[in-house]
Amino acid sequence: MSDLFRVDGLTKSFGGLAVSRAISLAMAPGERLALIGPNGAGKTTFVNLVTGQLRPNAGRVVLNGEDVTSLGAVRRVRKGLVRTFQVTRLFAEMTPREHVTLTVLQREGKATGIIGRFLGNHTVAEEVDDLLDVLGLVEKADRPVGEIAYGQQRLLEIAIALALKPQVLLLDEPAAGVPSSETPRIEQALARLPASLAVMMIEHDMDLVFRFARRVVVLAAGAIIFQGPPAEVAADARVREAYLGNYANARRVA
Ligand SMILES: Nc1ncnc2c1ncn2[C@@H]1O[C@H](COP(=O)(O)OP(=O)(O)OP(=O)(O)O)[C@@H](O)[C@H]1O
Repeated sequence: MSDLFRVDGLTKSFGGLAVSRAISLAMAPGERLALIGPNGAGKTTFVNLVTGQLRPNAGRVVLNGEDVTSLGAVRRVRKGLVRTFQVTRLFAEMTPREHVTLTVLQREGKATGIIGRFLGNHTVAEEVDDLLDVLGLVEKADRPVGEIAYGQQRLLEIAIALALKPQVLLLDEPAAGVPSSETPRIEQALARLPASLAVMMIEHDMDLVFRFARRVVVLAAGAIIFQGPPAEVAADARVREAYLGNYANARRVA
């Protein structure tokens, strides 16, 4: 299987603190990968390095065989490397349909000043409907975002990310801050993501991680300490010590 996306020796320090220690990782089209690790392990820093919010001290980011390390975040998005953030960045007064429509128009390079014309544009409207449907947001499509549940706001962020037509999608804690009553909705939506999309999810909810991912990568103190299928990761002594101890014990007792 050829790599869609790869990082080689990605390294970053903040002053004397080494936060990313020569991380190397590859993803194939359609992969479902979870990046886990304790608080401060360097997961968000890794995503920032991959997507161009941060520059590495050393190492490369390669997408479709092209070295994109010197490109800024916006150009990486145009090439298909897209992320969501831990905290939502939505406009409370705007509806989900407006958010997604604006994103599609932006992607297509249409001027927002003539948005009214394009809101009636059949192709754009159909694409927006499809995206809202994949994320289970059809019923709330025309409500102001400030009035919909937080879990649905998180799903809208994923819809916006998908509207950018990613090849690789990085989800930074999609269930963070979401009440447990709403996490099944997130799980259902994640199960409906396009099959060819490579998805990397950072998440602390281990039930969600183990159901979603086919491969789990464990980061501790800026380095990968283990990677493998969920069942093997949960059984690994180093991982239990670094991160999963409480989860594994809780499962044994349950
Ligand atoms: N801009 C920065 N300047 C200095 N230190 C930073 C900066 N960003 C992150 N750090 C430090 O780098 C380390 C890794 O942080 P990071 O946010 O990447 O971890 P994380 O694994 O995503 O943690 P969490 O699960 O809590 O979100 C932490 O010690 C953090 O304090």
